[in-house]
Amino acid sequence: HAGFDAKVLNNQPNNIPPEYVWSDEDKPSTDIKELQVPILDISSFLSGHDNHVAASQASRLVSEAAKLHGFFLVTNHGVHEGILARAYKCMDTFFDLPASEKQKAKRKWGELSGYADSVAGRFYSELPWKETLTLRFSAQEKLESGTETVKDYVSKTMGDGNEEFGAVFQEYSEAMNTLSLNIIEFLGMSLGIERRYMREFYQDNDSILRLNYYPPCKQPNLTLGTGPHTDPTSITILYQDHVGGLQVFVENQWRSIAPKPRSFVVNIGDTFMALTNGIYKSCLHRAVVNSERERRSLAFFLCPQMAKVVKPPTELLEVSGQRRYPNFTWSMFLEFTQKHYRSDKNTLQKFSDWLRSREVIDNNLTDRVSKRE
Ligand SMILES: C=C1C[C@]23C[C@@]1(O)CC[C@H]2[C@]1(C)CCC[C@@](C)(C(=O)O)[C@H]1[C@@H]3C(=O)O
Ligand SMILES: O=C(O)CCC(=O)C(=O)O
Ligand SMILES: [Fe+2]
Repeated sequence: HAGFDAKVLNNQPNNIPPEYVWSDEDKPSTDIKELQVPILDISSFLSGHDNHVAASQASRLVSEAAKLHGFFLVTNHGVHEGILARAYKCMDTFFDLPASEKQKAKRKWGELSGYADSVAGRFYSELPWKETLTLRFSAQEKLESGTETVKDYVSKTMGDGNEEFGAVFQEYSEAMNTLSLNIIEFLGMSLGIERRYMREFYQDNDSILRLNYYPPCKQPNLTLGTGPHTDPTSITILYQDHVGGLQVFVENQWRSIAPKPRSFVVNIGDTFMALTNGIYKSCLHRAVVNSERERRSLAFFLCPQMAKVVKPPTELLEVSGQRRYPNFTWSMFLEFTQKHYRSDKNTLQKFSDWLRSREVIDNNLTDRVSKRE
């Protein structure tokens, strides 16, 4: 296929291709209100300098938001502006490359890493108006052997002349790793569990950095940059540029989250919702596009080690009642999103059903085998 080239599509005389047109229910609405989300000044909290009232006030506000829609902002995060500026510069250089160059890093079916245009060959209708580059970051490999998975992947798939690109996104991922472990520690404390529990659960994480590039679209009200979904991952740290476009579905209506320079948007994902037995919510969100300006966002998805079993700690079971989700490993859930199901608003429920159906099949198989013996 010719691949997705928004410049070509925007210059066609008539409408954008039908496969990019979303259902009337999902089309963006023009009258949309902003959602005010709490702002967490994470450094003063972690350094313990501020008094406990401020910390508990921040903790209460964030905890309320996490129980309602799972979105909040983080400021004073310790990520230097320089690395953000270099990341955006490298992102723009990459997405400005000719399609033939970008296709060198093309994502393989069933895998997550690599370049994907919206015609990623996975879906054939309601396509997102975006191009993405996804890079795997392993904190465990960095900790245990100093391996720089982002840098190595870039030099392996994008070849020479991309040293700066690999170095920038290796450094950016490491900054995101540090910040996400600080945030997850804060969330653990706001849930009243032992302070180190969450940091230790995610210390050896196997996470995902995704670069989202949304070209302008001449009919922005017919399509979406990223469709309605909950993130299957644990927590997402998103930097959105000044253009804006992120929307969250709260109390039955779409609300916008306005860009705030030098702050990150953080949201809870499905895996962390399961880990907290549903106390903190993973919520529906999407990204809209516009006809004038390109929009770029950087999303870091914190994920546990592949084989680690996701089940709530006992302290949380006491306060949240019976189990809401079966035990699962992140690798199974990730495989589900990459090979069996397009993440949308029901991913975790569909995954739970799929798991149970597999258990039934496995049990039948073992029964039949044991009967034969
Ligand atoms: C584990 C993941 C799958 C998606 C990337 C992510 O790292 C977290 C968000 C997921 C996604 C963005 C949700 C909307 C649908 C999707 C297909 C997309 O628009 O890219 C999802 C990603 C995926 O590649 O499956
Ligand atoms: O680009 C955005 O604002 C949101 C992207 C997103 O939700 C995602 O990549 O999971
Ligand atoms: Fe998302």
